[in-house]
Amino acid sequence: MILISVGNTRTLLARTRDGMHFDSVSVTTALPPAEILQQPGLTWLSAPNREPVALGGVVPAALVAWREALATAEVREPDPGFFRRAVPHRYHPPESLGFDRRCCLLAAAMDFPGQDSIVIDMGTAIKIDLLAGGHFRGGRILPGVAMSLRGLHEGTALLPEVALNTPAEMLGNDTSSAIQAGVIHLFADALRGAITDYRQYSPQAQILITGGDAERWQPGIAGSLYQPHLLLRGFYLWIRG
Ligand SMILES: Nc1ncnc2c1ncn2[C@@H]1O[C@H](COP(=O)(O)OP(=O)(O)OP(=O)(O)O)[C@@H](O)[C@H]1O
Ligand SMILES: CC(C)(CO)[C@@H](O)C(=O)NCCC(=O)O
Ligand SMILES: [K+]
Repeated sequence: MILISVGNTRTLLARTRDGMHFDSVSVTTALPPAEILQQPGLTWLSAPNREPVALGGVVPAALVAWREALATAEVREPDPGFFRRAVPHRYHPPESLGFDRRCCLLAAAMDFPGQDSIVIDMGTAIKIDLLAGGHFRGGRILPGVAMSLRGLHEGTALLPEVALNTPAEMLGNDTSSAIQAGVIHLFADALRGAITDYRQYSPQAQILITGGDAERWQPGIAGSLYQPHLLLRGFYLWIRG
């Protein structure tokens, strides 16, 4: 199966035979799908005897463009009814719950039955969702790391764009260190705070962490499990039905 997952920053193009191992490449979502399909190295996407292509994402306009570009392929899109049965929830309105959040919740629910999970997805935006007793109980959406750094730079005259170097100092004594200290502690504190709060509801919840910024933050979150393919795994399970 081929899976295309459209995120706000990057689009994941992946292939799996067994639903456990994923070969994936990511391209920038801003590129038109027709152009992406022509890139050397992605010929498996437009090979003649094609596998089914699973398509999902959180950028409606890009999904429209992908449907056009894949007009001759066998495209499968996720069924909301399956999600609702697999992961009951009272999000309102139900269809507004993001595709990426659903995929991660499905993977947590189906791969760890009977186990509560705090699912942290550090993408363009950060999502901290709670799955408890097999139900999605709600979550938090925060600005992502890159977005926050860019926001400080773009919203001010004097703040430069900085790259993060963990661990941060407690007190910055130059502009760049002060931004680093602020942003690193911002997210470290937000994650720690959500985990503390959610564990009052579910003391045994495990912590699954995924997304473009997860690898950097995982070591700072005691006991967390880095799951690089959580979204793809959930997407696969969803399409398989
Ligand atoms: N090669 C890369 N390109 C862009 N961002 C990257 C890259 N590597 C790591 N990142 C980090 O990953 C984050 C984006 O995460 P991810 O790739 O999971 O986004 P996404 O899937 O587009 O987001 P979302 O799921 O929120 O739509 C950014 O905050 C950035 O710091
Ligand atoms: C929160 C994001 C942007 C994270 O990628 C995505 O899941 C999304 O667009 N969700 C729709 C809104 C919601 O989940 O409530
Ligand atoms: K938006």
